[in-house]
Amino acid sequence: MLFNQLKQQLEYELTQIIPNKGLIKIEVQSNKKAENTLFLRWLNAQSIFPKFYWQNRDDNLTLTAIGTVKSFDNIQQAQQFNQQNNNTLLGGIKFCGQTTFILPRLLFAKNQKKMTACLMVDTDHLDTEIPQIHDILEKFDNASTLNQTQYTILETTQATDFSQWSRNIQSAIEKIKQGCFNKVVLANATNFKCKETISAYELLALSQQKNQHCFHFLYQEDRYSAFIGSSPERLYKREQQRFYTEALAGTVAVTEDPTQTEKNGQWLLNDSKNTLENQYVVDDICSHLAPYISSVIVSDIHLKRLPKVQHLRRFIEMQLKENISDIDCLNQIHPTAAIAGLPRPNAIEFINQTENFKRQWYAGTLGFFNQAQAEFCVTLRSAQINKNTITIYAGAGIMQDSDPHSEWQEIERKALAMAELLK
Ligand SMILES: C=C(O[C@H]1C=CC=C(C(=O)O)[C@@H]1O)C(=O)O
Ligand SMILES: [Mg+2]
Repeated sequence: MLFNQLKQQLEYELTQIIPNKGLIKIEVQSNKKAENTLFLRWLNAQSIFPKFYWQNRDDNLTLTAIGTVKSFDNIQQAQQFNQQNNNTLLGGIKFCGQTTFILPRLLFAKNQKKMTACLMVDTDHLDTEIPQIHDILEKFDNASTLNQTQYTILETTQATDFSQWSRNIQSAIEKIKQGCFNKVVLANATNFKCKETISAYELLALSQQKNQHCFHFLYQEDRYSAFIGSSPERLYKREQQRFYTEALAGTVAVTEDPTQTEKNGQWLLNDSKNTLENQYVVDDICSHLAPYISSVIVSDIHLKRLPKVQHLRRFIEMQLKENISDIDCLNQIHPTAAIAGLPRPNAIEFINQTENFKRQWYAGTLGFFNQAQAEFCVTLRSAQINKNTITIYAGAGIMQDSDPHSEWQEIERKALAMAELLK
């Protein structure tokens, strides 16, 4: 079995360690094929925190990690460390800007060709390191089965009900008319209390099957809570100085009836409110990155179809100037007008004054970076799990001509990506 083979290789490498060489990376490889669910099953069986899972939308990279050797609560420090060591750092930024990056103790990186296991060891402190590494190796070939629990929902509560939502939309429209901003993204949080303890791993494995061509992510800091989601939106991907981002905004339903879905899509492509809602995201991204790039290409507008909704999307490809790093990219691009609004500061101020819940990791970003590459998704279609409760988040871009009913339907449909997994 895959994990057994890697374990043996790691155990051998550990016998070769020379003490007092600082932080070292032990890297072993396998070209055995592994399904993504195997990593979720593996992660579920581990007992070291934090646990991190991240799979990109093109499904050519899956990162699975446990433990931390170093953690950074600002991007500057993370970037500085990276310049000296060139390791892959995992993590991201909450909507509000709070940053967490980690150098994991153990990282599996699977791409189309191979799978790599990276174990970090501080050889200056082997007396404390070795017992911790043994704890990991002990459970290294464990992987649990993931069931499909039928959850019994005992109670459903929403942070914002429809009448409050309507008032919020009205006041957003007022502000737009007064010229405070052009667009603001407002969200809701729906909490389900279940009879059973909710398994983040089960739900995410199911979501991988149902919500295809999405980023799938899980971040678990302790035993009882986890943040999971399946997002269609890339914040950006960087390959050296080539930078790929996108404007994903503007939404209509995908229904059971393919003809209706097709009609909805055509309507969306031509609807002035939705195309402008999307254009504002392009404007926001391009203006924030303008000082950092030497060229930009914006693609035609097209549809990104998901099981419950379809969106308008424009790809944006840029060339970053020579010395521009992920600090600059993250600081400039997050939070885009697809999750905050335009202009950004005014929209954020309105969100903070208006929403009656904390977004936390919702509408943040999660991903990885190293010297050569980076990729981050926007943490939409996501949920925070705590024992037997799950809070599902969804938002919508509010424009001058927004209608509270259709924006409500839009967020309810977006929430289905996660909510349907409970059934
Ligand atoms: C804010 C969300 O979606 C964004 C991404 C795509 C379409 C959106 C929209 O049409 O409003 C939002 O900007 C969410 O899913 O919570
Ligand atoms: Mg919308």
